[in-house]
Amino acid sequence: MPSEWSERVAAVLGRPAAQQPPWPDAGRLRSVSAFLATLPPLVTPDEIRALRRQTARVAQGEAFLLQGGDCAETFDATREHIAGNAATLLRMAAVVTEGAGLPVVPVGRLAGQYAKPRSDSVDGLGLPVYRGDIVNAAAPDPRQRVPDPVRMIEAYRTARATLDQLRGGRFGAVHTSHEALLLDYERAQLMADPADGRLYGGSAHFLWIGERTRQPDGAHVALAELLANPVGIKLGPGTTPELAAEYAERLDPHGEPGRLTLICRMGSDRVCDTLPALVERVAATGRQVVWMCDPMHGNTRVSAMGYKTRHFDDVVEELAGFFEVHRALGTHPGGVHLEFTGDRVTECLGGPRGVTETGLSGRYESTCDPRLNAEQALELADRITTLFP
Ligand SMILES: O=C[C@H](O)[C@H](O)COP(=O)(O)O
Ligand SMILES: C=C(OP(=O)(O)O)C(=O)O
Ligand SMILES: [Mn+2]
Repeated sequence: MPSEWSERVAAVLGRPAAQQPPWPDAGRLRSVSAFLATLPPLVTPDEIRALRRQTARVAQGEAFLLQGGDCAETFDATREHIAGNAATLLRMAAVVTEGAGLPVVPVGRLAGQYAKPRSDSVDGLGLPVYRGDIVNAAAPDPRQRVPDPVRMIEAYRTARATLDQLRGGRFGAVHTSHEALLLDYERAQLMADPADGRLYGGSAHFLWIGERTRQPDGAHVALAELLANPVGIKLGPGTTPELAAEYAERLDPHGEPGRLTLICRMGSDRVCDTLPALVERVAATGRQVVWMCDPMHGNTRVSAMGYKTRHFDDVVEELAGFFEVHRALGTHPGGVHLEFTGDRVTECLGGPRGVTETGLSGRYESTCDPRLNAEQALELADRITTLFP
């Protein structure tokens, strides 16, 4: 990377960064990071620019962005699991295209969604919390919960294998995305493109900043400012209109339609109260952002048996509120961000077969948040089509 970029990257990564693992061995981290930086980026600037052209169309109201997949991808994901998730995404996209009469841009939470931000640093057993396979193991064993930077190399290889599978199959157009959480991993894959002189995140086509790492003076927002990828930022119910406008101005400084996606995850009971002021304030900046609804993360609760879950009806209700707000304001409901899998899991309540509280234990496999199963996801795609004006 040209030294001008290296200096700017070093400066932003010197800022405070939330949710980074307490790596126990600095020497091991240095050698892993040096090795990772020798590996070729996973995606190319041409692919990223192709997606940017599509997100521009979404921001202009001509297309719909459908983003989703596992909450946490794992290193032991099978070929069938990856194919099932990609196929579910594309089937949902087909349903929405057909029903809403709008082209759909599918983007997978795939080939990199290995790092998780957590509410607490210890889990219910008193162990260091699981932070995603890229950091430590989910198994409840104190030794396996120690963060190990070598896992970043395994993450890279797993992402590479996942991409090879997607590119080799009939999923050629599935663009990839993940939360740009683990800065040591993201930094190693940055690439400057001599063709346009811009800096790209090479770990995925689309990167987003999570609700827990969007501190305005923090490293995550500052890194995203440097990138030419389409970027997203999650906005929870505590977001003020002024802060949303600040994100729009900083992350889309040149007013490029579709450069920024605002991924709102308010909760079904708050979306109608909180979203309108954000949409109006961001519109007043003159920016053409993609407004996206994540109806999952504001609707998480714990079942009587202790399972983290979400009810299908709450997901539908938040989506309905999101569409209603945009209808009332005359703005484009640009997309939906979901956690789902093609597997027949029982992690979310309700849906076509009415998963019950007692049914959750049947096949609860997520290592982090509850996902819609394929049936629930396709039913949701159908419901989405009814929400378009
Ligand atoms: O997807 C992410 C989860 O919502 C996030 O990791 C927080 O989960 P936790 O409250 O179980 O830590
Ligand atoms: C952690 C996530 O979301 P949020 O940052 O919105 O909580 C996620 O998308 O898995
Ligand atoms: Mn999640």
